[in-house]
Amino acid sequence: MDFTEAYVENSPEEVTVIETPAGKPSPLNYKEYSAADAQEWASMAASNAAPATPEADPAFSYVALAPTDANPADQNALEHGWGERTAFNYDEDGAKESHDWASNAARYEWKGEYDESAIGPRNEDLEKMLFDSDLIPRAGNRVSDQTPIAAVKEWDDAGLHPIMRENVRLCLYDKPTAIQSFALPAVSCGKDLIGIAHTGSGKTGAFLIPILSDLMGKAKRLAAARPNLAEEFIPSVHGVTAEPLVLIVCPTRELATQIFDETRRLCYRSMLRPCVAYGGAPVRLQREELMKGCDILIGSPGRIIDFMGQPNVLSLRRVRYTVIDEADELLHFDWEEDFKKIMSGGDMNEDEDHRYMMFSATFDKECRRLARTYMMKDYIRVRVGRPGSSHLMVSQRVFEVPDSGKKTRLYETIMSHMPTRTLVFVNSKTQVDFVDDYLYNQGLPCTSIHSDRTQREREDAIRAFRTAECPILVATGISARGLDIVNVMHVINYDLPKAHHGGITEYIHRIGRTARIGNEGIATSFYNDRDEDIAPALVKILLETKQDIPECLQQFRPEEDAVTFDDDTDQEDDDDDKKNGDGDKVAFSGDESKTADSDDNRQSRWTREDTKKEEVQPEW
Ligand SMILES: Nc1ncnc2c1ncn2[C@@H]1O[C@H](COP(=O)(O)OP(=O)(O)OP(=O)(O)O)[C@@H](O)[C@H]1O
Repeated sequence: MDFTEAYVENSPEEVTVIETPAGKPSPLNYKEYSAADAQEWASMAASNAAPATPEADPAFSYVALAPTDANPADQNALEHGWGERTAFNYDEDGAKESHDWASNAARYEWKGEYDESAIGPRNEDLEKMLFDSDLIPRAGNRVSDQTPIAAVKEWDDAGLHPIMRENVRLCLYDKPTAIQSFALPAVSCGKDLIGIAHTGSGKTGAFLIPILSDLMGKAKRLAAARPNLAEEFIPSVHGVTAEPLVLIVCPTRELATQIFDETRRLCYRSMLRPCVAYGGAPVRLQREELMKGCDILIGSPGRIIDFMGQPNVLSLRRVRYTVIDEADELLHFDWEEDFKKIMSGGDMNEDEDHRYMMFSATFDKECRRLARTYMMKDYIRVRVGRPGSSHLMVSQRVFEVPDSGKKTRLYETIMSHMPTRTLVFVNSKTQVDFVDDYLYNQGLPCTSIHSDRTQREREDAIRAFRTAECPILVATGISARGLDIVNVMHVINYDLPKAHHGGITEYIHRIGRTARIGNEGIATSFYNDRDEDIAPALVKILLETKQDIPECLQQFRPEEDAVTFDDDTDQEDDDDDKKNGDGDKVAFSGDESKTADSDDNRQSRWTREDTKKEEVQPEW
């Protein structure tokens, strides 16, 4: 098919012509549409207007030169600017030999002959691969409005190791975000930490940057001996037991590989060697990477536990930092056993020099209570905004749609927006397949992901969505947490999460896939009376963020719109501390940070002695 030019009409006076190479619109084109029109979409969404159709609203009209041999559905999709569909043959494609597993991605390899006191030499090819891609999310222009911060305001004031300072620059991170500005000094003062901040606010950097920076000067002294990878590596001859200094645990495979990617960037030109361990991908390849030496291990619980149980593969005796990302999810009883095994199992370092950190955007009271049982008594809690609040940059709109009308409404909703990365959430795996098939048959370039897919299919789906080969991804809640993909402008809750299955917490994480790091985005939800269980909580979130309440939700409005949240205060936690006679605080302040303090409930970690530590004042 030949598809050479597309035209976007922004207004009757202004017509932007976007050149597209023969084939489908490139990711760059998608980016151009979204950046220019996000604001208009947002204000349209804020008014809770019914989705505009191209005919009804000239601001959204979009014309593309469509191929003549397309079937009517394809023709329609192409005319609206969506690229061609890509068929995935699960049998054939799944049987292909070669596959770029995320765990084998290139990372900076320190060579024995490098001067240990210096920064490793540049590797321009790797640098290009790690830092120079349109597919890396970049901060939107609203980021500074959203993050008025105290604490460490500039990277130059953060006391970063020169390699880390340079890597932060290469990542194009101009300034620390709010959570980073507080986490940096918190980590340096050597305490355990709970960090709570909105989705897409840079929590990964908030733990990676200070931890890796701290280790960069000490890698030689702290890290285990490892083979010189400048020479031939034969696993059975040169392989070593992996003895990471940092262990990062997260609930999903996709999140593990994503954190691994950010770690590869931030470890560039340093001695620190990251590895990732996650289920579904070949054990042998991951084990061989570990045998080359591993300073930072990122993984999902199952595979980490597997490796812990294998002889001479993984030892946790050197671990200095354990980070639990999406901690409230991993503290949930579904994960309890795995979580305990990791936290207390094997030969885990239980000395005083081992810091524990937990991060999430949502942290209800029960989770906070549980989290404290793993923390030292003088841990620090940094909170940016209310735990579980949704991001103000997401324009949320809710439409009443009966189950029988959802399919058609989904198609109309997608077609009424300019082509951009769109994430559609449904509640079951069979529904994912059904909605994916339906959209595909409507000529739309979509793909899908759920937990019954093989890991290869899951990685392919995420890759196709990330590169915008398939800019529409249909998913279950498995993709609700952590996924950080450039320019996801629209999240559609085809099904709202059920109160007993993720509930409003999952809603917050789902809509947080858009409007990340100072960008804007839209969340559209289909509601009907089967969703009444989540309605009161949903209304509170809409009121809190000053969104319109549609007719179907009016009955759930609290009296005088008074919005209170069970877990929006740390007062009770502080009261517990007082009862226990504790309460040393390290207070942080910042416009968005209502409280951030250190407290404890006098409980020790699983197998650690709880020893009184000296209060260390942060240096800033
Ligand atoms: N200081 C910074 N300046 C600009 N961009 C940043 C900065 N720190 C992180 N980012 C980018 O912001 C994006 C979101 O970060 P991250 O995924 O860590 O968010 P998060 O708070 O963990 O979100 P979630 O709660 O959804 O997991 C990433 O693409 C990351 O590269």
